[in-house]
Amino acid sequence: MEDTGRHLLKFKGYYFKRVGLDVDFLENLDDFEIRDDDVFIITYPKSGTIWSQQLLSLIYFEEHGKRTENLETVDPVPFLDARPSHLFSTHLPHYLVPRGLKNKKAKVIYIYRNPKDVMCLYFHFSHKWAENEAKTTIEEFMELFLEGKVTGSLWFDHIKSWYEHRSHFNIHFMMYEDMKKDLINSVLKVCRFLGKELNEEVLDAVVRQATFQNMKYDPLANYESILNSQPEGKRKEGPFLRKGTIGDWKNHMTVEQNERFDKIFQIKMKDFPLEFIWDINEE
Ligand SMILES: Nc1ncnc2c1ncn2[C@@H]1O[C@H](COP(=O)(O)OS(=O)(=O)O)[C@@H](OP(=O)(O)O)[C@H]1O
Repeated sequence: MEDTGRHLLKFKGYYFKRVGLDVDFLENLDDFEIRDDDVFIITYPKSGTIWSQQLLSLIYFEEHGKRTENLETVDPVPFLDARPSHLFSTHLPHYLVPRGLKNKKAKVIYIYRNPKDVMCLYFHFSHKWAENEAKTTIEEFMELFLEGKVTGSLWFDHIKSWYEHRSHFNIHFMMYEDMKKDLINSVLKVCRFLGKELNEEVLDAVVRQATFQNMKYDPLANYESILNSQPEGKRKEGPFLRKGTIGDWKNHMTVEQNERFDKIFQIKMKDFPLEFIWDINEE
């Protein structure tokens, strides 16, 4: 384990947020018991984690009559210690997840989002939430992001390695921008993957409760209890759900930053088959 001396801790090549990190738990993660009906949401941070948690909670809520509570838990390995639930959520790279997840019975839903938006909202988040994070400029933060020196490590490695190892898992890839464009269709695909059938009324209710506007005012979905535990200064910086839009990077990145990002993206993601949506107006 490498101590970076900042707010990050590198464990087996992956950067974790130092605060609250349970290293013993991580050491034993490989042996974490996986059950056939477990469902894992896997994301790089800021890619639609909370939204997909909300969706899964709602989908299962209809079945079990009880909403899962695990939305309120945070790091070190978000939500992974939430037994007796069978719904989990984590940012782990493929090589750190419990080996039982490769039984191909348990299900993995990998959510991804265009990395410019990820980087920009991560920048906002780093100012708002991560207490030990240095107050960087976006220029500085972009460098950290492109070097993978943030919680979650390198975005490029995360998505590429999950995709490259997809045959080891029972996995469904879903794009944040597709969820934005057509949530009903995205939910239907998830249900098909989970082997669930929702009648029209229930599907309607799930989708309605998972809209940005609804979640913004849902204390559980909007991390309100965590927000309320923050110092007042931080609370003033606004709620966890900020904008939830596609293409907000255009409001933050300069032309030069964008060109530099594109150049690196093209090199790193050469031949990567999944497509990205960068801006809703460009379709
Ligand atoms: N319902 C719904 N619709 C659209 N967008 C939504 C929704 N719920 C969450 N979000 C947006 O997801 C962004 C947070 O990403 P994560 O949940 O992955 O963050 S985290 O990694 O768990 O910290 C964050 O994006 P920004 O608002 O753009 O900052 C959330 O607003």
